Amino acid sequence: WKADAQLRYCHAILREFAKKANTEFMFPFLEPVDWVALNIPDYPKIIKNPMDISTVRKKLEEGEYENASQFEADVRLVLWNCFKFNPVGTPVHNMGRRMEQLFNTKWAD
Ligand SMILES: Cc1ccc(Nc2c(-c3ccc(O)cc3)nc3c(C)cccn23)cc1
Repeated sequence: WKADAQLRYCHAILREFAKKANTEFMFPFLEPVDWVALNIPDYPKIIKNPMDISTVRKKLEEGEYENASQFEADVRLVLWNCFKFNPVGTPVHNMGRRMEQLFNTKWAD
């Protein structure tokens, strides 16, 4: 039951990420980074484990997470990839910081 309650909580966090009010800083993370469309060809050389919120949602819905920690690890991977590729001070880096604050606030509840 414990794991089940945790996983229901994960859905609540994904709903928060998907809220219209949060799109202004969530949009770079909602879908896989399309490094061709974004014209960042070195992305796959720098980021070895791409992750995004749509992939996290699919894994959650397909029961790939046995517990909330595995879910949390993938959300943090989205953030780490963002901070690794987008230097401090860039717009997308700052959006990642806002996503991180939102996640930490909700996750700590
Ligand atoms: C030339 C250049 C420089 C930076 C970016 N970053 C970036 C990223 C991104 C997200 C997560 C991530 O781990 C890495 C990159 N997503 C975007 C989007 C959606 C629009 C514009 C810029 N974006 C794009 C092009």
